[in-house]
Amino acid sequence: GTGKSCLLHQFIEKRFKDESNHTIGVEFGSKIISVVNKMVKLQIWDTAGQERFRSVTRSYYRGAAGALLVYDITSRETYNALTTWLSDARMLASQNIVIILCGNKKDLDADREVTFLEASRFAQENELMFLETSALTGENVEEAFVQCARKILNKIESGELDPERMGSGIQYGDAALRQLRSPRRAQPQGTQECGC
Ligand SMILES: Nc1nc2c(ncn2[C@@H]2O[C@H](COP(=O)(O)OP(=O)(O)OP(=O)(O)O)[C@@H](O)[C@H]2O)c(=O)[nH]1
Repeated sequence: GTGKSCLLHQFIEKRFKDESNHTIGVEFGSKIISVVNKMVKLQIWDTAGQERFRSVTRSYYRGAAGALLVYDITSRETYNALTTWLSDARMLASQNIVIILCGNKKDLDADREVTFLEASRFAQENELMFLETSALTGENVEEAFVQCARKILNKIESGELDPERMGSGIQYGDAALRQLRSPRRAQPQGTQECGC
């Protein structure tokens, strides 16, 4: 109930999902965005947060290049559970997985149970990027997904992440993009590479 489905819906549809029920197993969404002059297609798995789906959702970590780890700023319980979710992600996904910590329901500041500072420290200690988001107002929602994609691209460019490795979670839309890792060449203005 931290708002994962609503975040995905806000990112893709640009509006709040009014009636959101608990996710059964896993749902899927995708969107093409432009990141540092490249068109990138994000394929996003929205996993159920309920314990009873744990065994199903755990199988989706493998092969993920990035993840949004979402807690609810009005629920300390969801914040306390982050350690477990994080260790699952680190254990089951690729070592290089990019994780963005999202403190969702930022619009409910009056009911806040977790301070920004506290969560920032947690993020720093665990080498996560951190944002507070609101799937209701849309604040920082696009930023969370774009930051994740940008960090993945950076890792490819620096050689830290090899897209050709099995299970990297990345696929080139165009074979020419295999040169992504070589030093950047000047691009003619107005051209865009496709990373779908
Ligand atoms: N005020 C507020 N409510 C939100 C926000 N995001 C989600 N909600 C509400 O929180 C509840 C749970 O949202 P979901 O998106 O279904 O949560 P989830 O994390 O996908 O839940 P599971 O699938 O069970 O893991 C719903 O009643 C939403 O309307 C937000 O940013 N602000």
